[in-house]
Amino acid sequence: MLSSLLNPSFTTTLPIHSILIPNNRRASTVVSCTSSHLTTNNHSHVSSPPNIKDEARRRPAAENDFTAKYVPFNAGFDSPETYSLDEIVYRSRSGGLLDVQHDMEALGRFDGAYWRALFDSRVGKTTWPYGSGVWSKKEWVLPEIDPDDIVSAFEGNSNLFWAERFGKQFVGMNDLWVKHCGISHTGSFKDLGMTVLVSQVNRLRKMNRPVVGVGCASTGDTSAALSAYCASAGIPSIVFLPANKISTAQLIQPVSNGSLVLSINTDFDGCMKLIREITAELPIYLANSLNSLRLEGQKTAAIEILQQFNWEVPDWVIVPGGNLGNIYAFYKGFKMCKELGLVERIPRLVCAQAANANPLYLHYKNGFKDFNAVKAETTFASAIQIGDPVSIDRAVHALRNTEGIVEEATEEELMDAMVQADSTGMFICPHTGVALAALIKLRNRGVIGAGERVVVVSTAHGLKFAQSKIDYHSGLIPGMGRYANPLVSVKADFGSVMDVLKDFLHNKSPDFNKS
Ligand SMILES: Cc1ncc(COP(=O)(O)O)c(C=O)c1O
Ligand SMILES: N[C@@H](CCOP(=O)(O)O)C(=O)O
Repeated sequence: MLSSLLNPSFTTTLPIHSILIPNNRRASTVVSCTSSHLTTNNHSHVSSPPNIKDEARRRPAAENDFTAKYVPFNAGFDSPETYSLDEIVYRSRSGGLLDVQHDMEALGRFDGAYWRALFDSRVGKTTWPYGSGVWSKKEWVLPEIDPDDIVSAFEGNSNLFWAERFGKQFVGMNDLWVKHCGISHTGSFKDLGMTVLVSQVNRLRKMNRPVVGVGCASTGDTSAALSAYCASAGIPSIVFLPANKISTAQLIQPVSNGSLVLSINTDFDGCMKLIREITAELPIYLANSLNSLRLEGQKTAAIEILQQFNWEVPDWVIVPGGNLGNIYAFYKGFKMCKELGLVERIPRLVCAQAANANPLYLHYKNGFKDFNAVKAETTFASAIQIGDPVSIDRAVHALRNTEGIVEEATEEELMDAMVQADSTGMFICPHTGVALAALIKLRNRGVIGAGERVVVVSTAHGLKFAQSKIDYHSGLIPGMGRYANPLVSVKADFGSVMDVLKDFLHNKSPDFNKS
């Protein structure tokens, strides 16, 4: 194929050992070259094999003219207001959101088959940086960044799990899938966006731009991702957390990764307001999804879903929503695939919210007239306890353009759905419980058909939320526990253990003779 010959990025499919290594690189003194400086490491006559970044440096640079820039959200391709991605800017002149706009004409010079084959060729490799599920789509993410500046944990490429038993048993479906974005480096989908944002910060710092540290407000997952990626690149990070509102497992992540952790006596919305004010004053780069760079990484989960279905399009994708960047990121990923000819249509989107923190749901019910923020109440889905989402306009846009739906779940519904899913072999977080509860409701109302293909996006690892599961199964949550599986305490003697086991076996198989 001529186009693939013209685009040198296909050379990434070459196995590492097949790349010619010039003799002068085999000296005992290893010289590594980065875009900003040369470093010399004297490793007493040990000839280090080239690492994956060295290999990337030796690859001929791709000769393409892919570019991206910031434009006001929803601006056309002829927007007079644009910003380079190397500028530090989060809002448009009118105070609105920004979006990263790609040069679709340049990307469109290659057809859908080309992009499908290119992306497929990079899966399952360790080639820098394409071994990452995000950077395997680099041309669509940050086309101009030097691979040397990328900070990646080879995130993405998460499991798309066929929820066979949950589907059959609880919603009468055969084609239900769970995209496990939470089985990831820091245990949530935030890694997908954070690799992009921290890579760009790395680049800005090498360009001597005024970025001393990176900061975010967080309900626990953004902070974990920010701290890990910053620690990996040696960049200072600062996280604003609402005091006593995030899980222990989430809290210990930025502490361990060396962030400055501020525990603030307010809720997430209060922390968000503060970080916006602080980042306007100090050379601290804002890492929340208000910063549209994050969504460039998160959108790759949508592309990955299509790829995992061999570029067949599911009917529905259900995403739990809080600050509402992710629902837009999914829309953007699907839309780019359609516009560039990888697929012919895009799925319908459902945004699922906890009833205790449901500003988007109320807005949807009101026909998207006059948005009102709410005071978000405590919810077991603590990472989406957000009443004033920064990406409200992005979410509405995504839903309007996909015949989208917003559904909500009460505390009991979301916890029951989580526990039911766990009982079929998953171990999901309460936010994924919100999405599954929404699915159950939409199935019960007949909105989603039994034969349709549905993907539920699982956003965090269940281990981050173990305490809520313990409380549920121990009967410690008033009014809840329909599906609890409590511990059985038993005396340490043969007879007592036998009695318990005989009861258990009899209940499982009434033919089993208890005596
Ligand atoms: C685990 C989890 N699920 C869902 C969400 C919602 O994502 P978004 O804020 O992009 O709507 C968040 C964060 O807000 C989260 O941490
Ligand atoms: N759930 C998020 C809330 C902030 O969302 P963001 O995507 O705007 O960073 C978190 O974990 O902090």
